[in-house]
Amino acid sequence: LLKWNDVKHRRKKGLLPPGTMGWPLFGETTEFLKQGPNFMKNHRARYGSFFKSHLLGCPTIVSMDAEINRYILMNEAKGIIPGYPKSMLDILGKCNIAAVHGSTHKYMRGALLSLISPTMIRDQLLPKIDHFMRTHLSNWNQNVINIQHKTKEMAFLSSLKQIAGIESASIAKPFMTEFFKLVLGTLSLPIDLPGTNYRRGIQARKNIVNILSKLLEERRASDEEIHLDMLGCLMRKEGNRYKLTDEEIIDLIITIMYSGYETVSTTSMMAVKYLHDHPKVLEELRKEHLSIRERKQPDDPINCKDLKSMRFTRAVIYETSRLATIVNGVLRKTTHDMELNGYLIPKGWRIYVYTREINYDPCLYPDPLTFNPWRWLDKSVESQSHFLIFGGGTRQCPGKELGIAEICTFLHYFVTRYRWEEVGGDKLMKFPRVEAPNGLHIRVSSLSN
Ligand code: HEM
Repeated sequence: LLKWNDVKHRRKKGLLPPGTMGWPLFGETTEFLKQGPNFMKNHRARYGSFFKSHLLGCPTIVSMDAEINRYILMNEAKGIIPGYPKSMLDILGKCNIAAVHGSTHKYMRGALLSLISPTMIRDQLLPKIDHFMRTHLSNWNQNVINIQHKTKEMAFLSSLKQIAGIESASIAKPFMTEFFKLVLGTLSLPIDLPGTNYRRGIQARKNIVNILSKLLEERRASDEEIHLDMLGCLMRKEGNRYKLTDEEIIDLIITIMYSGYETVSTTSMMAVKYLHDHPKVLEELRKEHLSIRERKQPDDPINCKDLKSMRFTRAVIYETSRLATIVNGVLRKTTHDMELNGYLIPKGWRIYVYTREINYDPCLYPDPLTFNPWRWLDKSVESQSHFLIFGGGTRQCPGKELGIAEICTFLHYFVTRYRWEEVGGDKLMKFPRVEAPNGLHIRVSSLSN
C-alpha cells in the first residue's frame, strides 16, 4: 500500500523530485500535522530542500530553497498560480484575489491598491483606525481579558469600519458571527454535509453577501451620496479608474477582511505575549509611545508622522512575525507539466513555498530563537531578498503598510494606557497555526495607577 501512491505518481516523461508520497488518499498528512516543522526538517535532511510529498489531499512539492522560491513567486505568468484549497476558494468567492490570474488579477489588485494607498491611509483609514482603537481599548482596567479574543474582534471591527464607515456599527454584530463561521469554513475539508464547518462556511458566505448587497442597495437608494470609506470609493462612478460589478466589489471586500484578519490579530496577540515576557523590550517600546503622547493633547489622534516615528514598534512587529512565524509559507500550483529545478512537476501539483525555516536561520538572524527587535533597526534587514514575511513577487502582500498601521495604533493605546500580566496556564500552539486553543488571558491594570 505504501508503494501505491509512489507508483501512481511515477512518470515516464521526466524525473520527479525525491521524496515519498505516503498512504493512498492521506499521503503523509498525518505525519505532517503531528510532527509539524520537524516533518519538514527531517524530510529536508533526507531529500534536500526540494522534495515531493502528498499533503492535505494533494500531491505536493515542498520548496525550502531560497533561489527556487524566488523563481516560483516571480513566475506566475509561466503557470505557477496560487494553489489554495478548494474550501477556501469556494467560500471566498470566484472573484477573490487568489482565484484570479493574469489581467483580471492585475485589475482586482489595482482596485485594491487604490483603496489602501499611502494617501488613503493618511486621509481616510488611519483616522478611522485611531478612532476605533481608542474605543476598543477603553474599560480594560482591572479586568481579566482574553487577548486572543480581543485582537480577533479588533482586526475584524477595525477593517469593517474602514470598509463601511458609519454603517459598520449597525451591521457589525450579525456580520461578525457570520465572518467567524466563514473563516472556520475556509480551513476545513470541503465536505458538503449538514453540520460540517464547510457547509456552515458556505452558508456564512451567503449571509455576508446578503448583508453587503443590502448595504450597496441602500447606499444607491439614499441621497446622501459621498461616503468616505472603502465601499464609497468602490461605488464611486466619476473619476474611478476601476469599475467593478457588485459581485466583484463584494468578493474584494471579503478578500480584504479575510486577508487582514488572522495575520493582524495573531501578530498583535503574539506581540502582547512577547512584550510581557521581555520587559526591556516593553520599556523601550513604551518610551517611544509616551514620547509621541507627550507631543499631543489627549484627544489628538495618531497621524502618519507619528506612525513614521514608530521605528522601534515596527521592529517589534517584524520580530514578532519572524519568531512566531505567523505565516508558514504560501501555496502555488502548476497549470501544466513543467520543469523546475531540473525535475518534472506534473500539472495540477501543489507547490508549498515553505518559508518558516528562513526565520530561524542563524546566518540571517544571529541567535535566532531570541526575541530581539533591535536586529531590525538596521533597515537593510527588511529589504533583503530572503525577507518573505509578507510574501514576494507579483502577489506580495498589498496590505503590509495598512496591517502595520493597525498593529502600531493598537500597541500605542495598549502600552500607553495599561500594564498587564499573564494569568498563566494558557497553552499556545505554534503549528500549523499560531493560536491559544483556550484563549490567552491577561490581567490588565491602568498605567496611571
Ligand atoms: C501583519 C499582517 C499581514 C501579513 C503577515 C500578511 C502576509 C501576507 C502574505 C505572506 C501574502 C502572500 C500570499 C501569497 O503569495 O499567496 C499576503 C497576500 C495578501 N495580503 Fe497580506 N498580510 C498582512 C496583512 C494584510 C492586510 C491588513 C490586508 C488587507 C488589505 C492584506 C491583504 C492581502 C491580499 C489581498 C493578499 C493577496 C495579494 C495577491 O494575491 O495579489 N494583508 N499577505
